[in-house]
Amino acid sequence: MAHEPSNEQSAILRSRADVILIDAVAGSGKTTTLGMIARDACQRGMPAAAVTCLAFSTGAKKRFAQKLAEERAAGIVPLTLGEFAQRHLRKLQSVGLLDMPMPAGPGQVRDRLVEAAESVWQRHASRGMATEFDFGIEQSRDRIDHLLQVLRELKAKLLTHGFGDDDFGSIGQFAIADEFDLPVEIVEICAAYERLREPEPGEFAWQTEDDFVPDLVRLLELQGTALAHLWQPSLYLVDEWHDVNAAEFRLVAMLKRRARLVVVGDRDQVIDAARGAELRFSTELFMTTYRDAERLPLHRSRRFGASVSRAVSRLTSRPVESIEGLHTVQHKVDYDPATPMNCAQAVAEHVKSLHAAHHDVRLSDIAIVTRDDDQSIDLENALIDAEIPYQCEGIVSYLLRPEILFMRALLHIVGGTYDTLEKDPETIRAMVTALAAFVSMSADPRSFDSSYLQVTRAARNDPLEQAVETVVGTPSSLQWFFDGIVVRPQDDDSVLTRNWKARFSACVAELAGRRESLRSAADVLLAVQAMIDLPAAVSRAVPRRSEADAAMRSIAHFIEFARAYAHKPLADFLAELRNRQARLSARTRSNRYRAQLVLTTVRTAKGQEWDHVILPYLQQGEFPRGPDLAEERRFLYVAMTRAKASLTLCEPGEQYRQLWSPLLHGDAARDGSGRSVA
Ligand SMILES: Nc1ncnc2c1ncn2[C@@H]1O[C@H](COP(=O)(O)OP(=O)(O)OP(=O)(O)O)[C@@H](O)[C@H]1O
Repeated sequence: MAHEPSNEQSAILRSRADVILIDAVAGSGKTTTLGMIARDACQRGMPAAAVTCLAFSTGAKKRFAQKLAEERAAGIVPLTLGEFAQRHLRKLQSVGLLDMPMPAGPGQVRDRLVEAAESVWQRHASRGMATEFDFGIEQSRDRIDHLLQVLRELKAKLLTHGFGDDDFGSIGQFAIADEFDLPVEIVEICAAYERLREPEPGEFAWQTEDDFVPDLVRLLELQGTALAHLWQPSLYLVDEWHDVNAAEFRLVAMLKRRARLVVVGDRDQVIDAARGAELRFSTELFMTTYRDAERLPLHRSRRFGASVSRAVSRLTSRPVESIEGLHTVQHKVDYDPATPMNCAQAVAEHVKSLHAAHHDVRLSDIAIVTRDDDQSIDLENALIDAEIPYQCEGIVSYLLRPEILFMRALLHIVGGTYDTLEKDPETIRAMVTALAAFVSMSADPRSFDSSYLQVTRAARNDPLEQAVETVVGTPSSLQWFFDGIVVRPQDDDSVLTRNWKARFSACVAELAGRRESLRSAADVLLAVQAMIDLPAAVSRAVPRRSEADAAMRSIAHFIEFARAYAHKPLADFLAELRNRQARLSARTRSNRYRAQLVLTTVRTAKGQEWDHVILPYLQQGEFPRGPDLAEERRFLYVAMTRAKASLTLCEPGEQYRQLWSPLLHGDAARDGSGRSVA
């Protein structure tokens, strides 16, 4: 059903500006407005084929298609930027300006990355360059996948293939490594990969869907005349502009030519750094690229009421309003940050009270939104204790995170107890993989001590599969896997890998020897922490500093959780973990069609809404997490604006004022009393 445009929407529909940036707030009818513009253009005689509607993800594309249908803009099919670029690449192929590259699947890309890592390692070795970096990425699928993610981000953020150019000097690499918070060797591997992929300028040996946009930009930059072959619409409508990255920004600017361009975004929702989104593309860079652009607002939300509007206006220092008749209740939950689990337990109680107070509230109407996924451990435990069914969205349950599985594996080996792994192939697979990733396992099956193997023919060529099958068959062979494979020195180990293996081996041997005196899981974990430099060990498996920090925080929470069982033997703690995991997966299976509360992070919550939203851990060091307060403010804005009927903010009680979040209690967030009114 088409909507009657509001005053703000009417002003946008009346504008005849060549370029319009619609500066919107969350839930203000952004996509609907683009639908209205498309419909009006068609009613004025523009053919549907001359209107190009673009989005940055398949989810956003679907929502755009729905809104176009609702507004009766018939015959217009939105595309993602990637699909749009791919069509143009095909056109360039049809006119002979491009030899279409081979499409490459994840397996081929992984092989090529390993090849690139090998070439960088050889360069380092031949020049006698000292490096602490472990180049043996083929030993860990997790590390390869992590590299792929970094490669994707570099391509999205660097305007061109600059980092793949032959003349890409070491200074450039160091600058990029610094900017992206990465070891320089990773940048070198990505550059080597790109050189393999683009052996001659503009000729690509293979291509994945992440390459469509940057490759098209590259081709248009190399061959200016190619543009003349590409279809030129009369109107571009681009949704969720706050998600645009450097390569996409450049492509839209190149392809615009004489067409009108209308983009709509919410600059306070720029939080998608992983895909390369940056604030400047919605602000100064947009205005300098399109000097005559008109900026029009959509600042009345149709999702939340005035109380949230006021709070987010203070947070973002820009006017946010709500349409008449919307009400969002705000709750405050105080907790004691000095008492373990206190915040999580307060959240669980609040969920129960919401559920009990209104019988029309279903658990699936409630979401707990955390700043990051490592904050879920206590919350999951409190929800399990309170018997509240929940599902994790965009979060891996803490029991199955690699860093936690690594610690759990050490507990089994040191304690010499494996009963709780019986008949649990899923956990064993993840645990064996985590051990291999954290220590570095040889990829050569010949280095295995075959007397222990219990493997099928299918697994014989894959060392990890051999290990998984063997440990699934006999869980106590986890110790064999650790001693005989994971920490066993190999000829091709780097000095660094060899040292780490020796450290892990000595630590586990010593603690196993003290088994009788180390009674609880907390005793063992604290002893591991004292003997192994865990932050350094974690950064080997997870090179990006921010992710390594998150993994370390997970480990710290896990140790804290184990302390609650310090009076019980280690085996009881392992049984408790298994029990929790079983309850979680039984719930997930049986509740697939029943209401479950959603436990998620701000990143995943973006674009979604719930009746009741709970934000835990609003305190210094937790939210904000990083030093960039402007970015943290945007994270909080996205989190708060997901709520419809109620928004609950959980923060330390009055006696812990020094821990209050500066996002809620900074100068911009204060009323006359000095106490936030958020
Ligand atoms: N003029 C209007 N009259 C009545 N309802 C409207 C109008 N414009 C938009 N809406 C409704 O407001 C709601 C939000 O609209 P829409 O989904 O377009 O917002 P959005 O800003 O794209 O949301 P998000 O913040 O999730 O990206 C929808 O239910 C839509 O149908």
